[in-house]
Amino acid sequence: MIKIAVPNKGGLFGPTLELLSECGYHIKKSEKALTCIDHKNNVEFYFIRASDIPMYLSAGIIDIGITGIDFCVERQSKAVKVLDLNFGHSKLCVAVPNESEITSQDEIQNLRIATSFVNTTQAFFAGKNNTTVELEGAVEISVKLGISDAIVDIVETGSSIKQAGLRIIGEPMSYSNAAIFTRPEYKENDEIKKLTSRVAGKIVASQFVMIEYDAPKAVSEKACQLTPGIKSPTITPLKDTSWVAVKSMIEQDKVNEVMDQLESLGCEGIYTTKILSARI
Ligand SMILES: Nc1ncnc2c1ncn2[C@@H]1O[C@H](COP(=O)(O)OP(=O)(O)OP(=O)(O)O)[C@@H](O)[C@H]1O
Ligand SMILES: O=P(O)(O)OC[C@H]1O[C@H](OP(=O)(O)OP(=O)(O)O)[C@H](O)[C@@H]1O
Ligand SMILES: [Mg+2]
Repeated sequence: MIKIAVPNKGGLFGPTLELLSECGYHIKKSEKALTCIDHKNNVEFYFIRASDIPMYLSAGIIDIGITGIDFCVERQSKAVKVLDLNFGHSKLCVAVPNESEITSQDEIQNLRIATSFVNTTQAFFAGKNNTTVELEGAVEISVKLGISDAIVDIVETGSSIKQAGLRIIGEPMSYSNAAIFTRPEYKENDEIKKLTSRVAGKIVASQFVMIEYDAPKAVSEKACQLTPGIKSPTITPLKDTSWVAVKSMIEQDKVNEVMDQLESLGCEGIYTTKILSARI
């Protein structure tokens, strides 16, 4: 039975469970549960802190894990990333109090920096004689409480930083998102290949929609250029031989623009449908 570690709480918990369920895995976390078995897929799920998952993978104890890239870097894990996921996007930033005179990261010297990312912070500020203050969370409040002069923390919307009276200095130190990782020796295993191709299918599906429309034969070539599909669009003859029906996959972010252009070409009955899963 393969062992898959998933975050037991925090921002990655919900999206991870939803993704695995949509990919046909039977995963359910009852309160306080630490494991759950999916007999049909021959998988045992372990509910672990997202920041500890890299260590279990590195040690070869867990076969597959879903966690943040930032945690893998921080834990200097030997885990191998096999697929980026479309959630858990964040950036690691340096911030100082609004009233501070510091304007660049180079000026962060001889200071106390509070963070949950101690290794990453020390490596970034190597040789600058800063002291790191390790905190589990709510790092933003540490400046006001007098134990730090600056922080290094995850920023998403920036509202936590703002509320704490801090401002970001310079560019983010690094960017992160959730990803599927394996233990080093497991990369070529059939189970990881099955999981990644199912998940990749879901991610692709969310990036495309199916578009269908009727096109006057005279403009069908032009219409097909707007909707070329993956290989090529499906064209079906209609009873009215001066028209054809066209069906094609298009990128979600182009839908409205393409629909406008099809309409101005004279196409009719244009509609889109969601794709639930895809292998392309
Ligand atoms: N506000 C956020 N928005 C998006 N991604 C985030 C946010 N906070 C953290 N992350 C990312 O999600 C991953 C898990 O972080 P999270 O803070 O949810 O876990 P945790 O610290 O274990 O849980 P908790 O904060 O509930 O104790 C990290 O890779 C991080 O980069
Ligand atoms: O830029 P924002 O949208 O405000 O998000 C960033 C905040 O989200 C995370 O905190 P979380 O809720 O995980 O709490 P924690 O600090 O206890 O980890 C992170 O550590 C920041 O504090
Ligand atoms: Mg957190």
